Amino acid sequence: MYGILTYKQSLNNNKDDIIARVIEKTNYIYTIITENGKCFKAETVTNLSTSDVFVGDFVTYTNFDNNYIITSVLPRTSTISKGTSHASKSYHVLEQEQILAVNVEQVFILIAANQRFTLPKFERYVLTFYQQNVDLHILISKGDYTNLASNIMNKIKSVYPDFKVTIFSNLQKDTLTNIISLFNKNRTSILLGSSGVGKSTLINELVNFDNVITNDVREDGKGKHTTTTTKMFYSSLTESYLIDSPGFKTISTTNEMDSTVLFQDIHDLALNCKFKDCTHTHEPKCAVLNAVENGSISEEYYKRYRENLRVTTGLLRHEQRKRQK
Ligand SMILES: Nc1nc2c(ncn2[C@@H]2O[C@H](COP(=O)(O)OP(=O)(O)OP(=O)(O)O)[C@@H](O)[C@H]2O)c(=O)[nH]1
Ligand SMILES: [Zn+2]
Repeated sequence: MYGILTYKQSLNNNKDDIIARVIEKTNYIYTIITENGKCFKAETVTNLSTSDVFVGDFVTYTNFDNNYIITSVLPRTSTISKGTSHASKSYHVLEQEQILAVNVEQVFILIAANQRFTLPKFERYVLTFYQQNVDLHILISKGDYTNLASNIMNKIKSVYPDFKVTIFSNLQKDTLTNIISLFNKNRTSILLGSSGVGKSTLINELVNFDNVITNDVREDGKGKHTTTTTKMFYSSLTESYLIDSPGFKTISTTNEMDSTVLFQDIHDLALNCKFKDCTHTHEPKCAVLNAVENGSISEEYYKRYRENLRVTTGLLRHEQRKRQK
């Protein structure tokens, strides 16, 4: 049930704990599912802060007078997060890391065929969510825009031929079979992407029961459904657990990123830089700058590398602020 058994087996001790999994979080109330598949609303014990428990967490709990209380959070295998900006009183933009979900084995980044696609934005997504122990897939959604979808596919493949990229459309049911086969059985995955790329619609297709996201709930009064909470579902089609998440407008991270996933050429070259901590921006005998100069890597590629590192580390905002002063 919801990976609880597998998780329990991976623990060395504590085998007798009563473990549940958090499948939804709304402010201070959690929905937990127990080993035998029962769902309960739960709160946390007072010494556990709400910023300590997330969707996907395995937790211990007690039942007291029919009130369910989460007593502790068990070790996580992965944490999926992104940066979020808060304007503080002094109008400084504070960059904080916001955890979207935990104990996730597969990440699916959705890019809609009919939205403007740029490689730098794509790279920012990948840099934000790539981690070594998580299986990353790119899904080009709204594949019914056939030409637009294959243009995006070509752009990605021209620079990153090894990336796992799949086109699908929620309107073309036959394309969904390709999607279903990507999910690993009994594993947990999260769907990520900008608002409106079709995450909830896809989950509705994969989770064949009636109580999923009902799209006629019009939360914003504009006739458009928007996911506002992160929520986990079981799909009997994929035989796995799927997490729907609110779409985002911007994307950044304050985490240390592993940029080797994208800019392998630059990392290879960097081995030959004179200085070990070379930033490849101004240093003498920089192998990367040399390669740009003699044309063995393109200026555009190098620019994207620099731009991405700046954006993802919040450096860009810092520079913008400095310029505004
Ligand atoms: N053309 C086309 N439209 C789609 C497809 N999938 C979803 N849509 C439409 O796109 C809109 C947004 O879909 P959602 O599934 O709500 O998108 P979302 O990614 O969950 O959006 P947020 O909840 O805001 O994050 C809806 O009007 C859907 O009907 C598709 O494959 N093709
Ligand atoms: Zn260098």
